[in-house]
Amino acid sequence: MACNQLKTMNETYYTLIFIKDSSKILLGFKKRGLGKNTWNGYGGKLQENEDIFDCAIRELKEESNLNIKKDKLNYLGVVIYDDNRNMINHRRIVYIFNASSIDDEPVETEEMRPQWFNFQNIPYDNMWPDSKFWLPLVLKDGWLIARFTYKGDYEIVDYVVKELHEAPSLTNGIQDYMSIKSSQEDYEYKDCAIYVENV
Ligand SMILES: Nc1nc2c([nH]c(=O)n2[C@H]2C[C@H](O)[C@@H](COP(=O)(O)OP(=O)(O)OP(=O)(O)O)O2)c(=O)[nH]1
Repeated sequence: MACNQLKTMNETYYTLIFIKDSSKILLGFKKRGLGKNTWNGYGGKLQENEDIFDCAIRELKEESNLNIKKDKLNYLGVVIYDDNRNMINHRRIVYIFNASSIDDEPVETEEMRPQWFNFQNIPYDNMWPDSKFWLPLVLKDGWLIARFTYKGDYEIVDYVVKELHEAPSLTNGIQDYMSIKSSQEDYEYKDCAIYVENV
């Protein structure tokens, strides 16, 4: 399906943050809810009247007890998930961050069990299947825009991942991101970027 043919029925906004240093990344093992029993960064739903930076700070605190200041957050881009299950189109728009310089150690909470992983040892086989396509960009502080269409919980039927030269604008409508094409000059991408449609 071409990306401009997607119909939006229902959109939910999330943040997702990855804490890292030069060789290790912090992941949490999700103990309940969406993505249960898989590793992921820390994050959750944007609340009413909350900006994405405050949401990222709040979710990190709730799920790991780590504190982070706004000026330590690197906004890297957006990953969009379309899910056409049961004929209902649902879109999750996830704002991606990374950050380093964390002084404290994370704690286990009701939602997440923390663990540090070497960059060479990331448990991609036990993460959402899309993670392996774009997490390498997060490890190297790359800016990105990506979109995945899922059929059911685990099957990716269409995706595009692009590395950008700068962070995607937060003020542009999300529809701008939906129309990304390899030929689009606004989002000129680097050689190492991945571009696949209709897989
Ligand atoms: N890597 C990856 N992350 C995803 C996918 N889908 C998806 O929602 N996420 C992220 C976005 C959020 O950070 C997180 C899900 O958030 P959540 O459901 O736990 O949100 P929440 O904490 O507000 O939920 P709750 O309190 O209402 O249970 O997972 C996906 O397909 N791949």
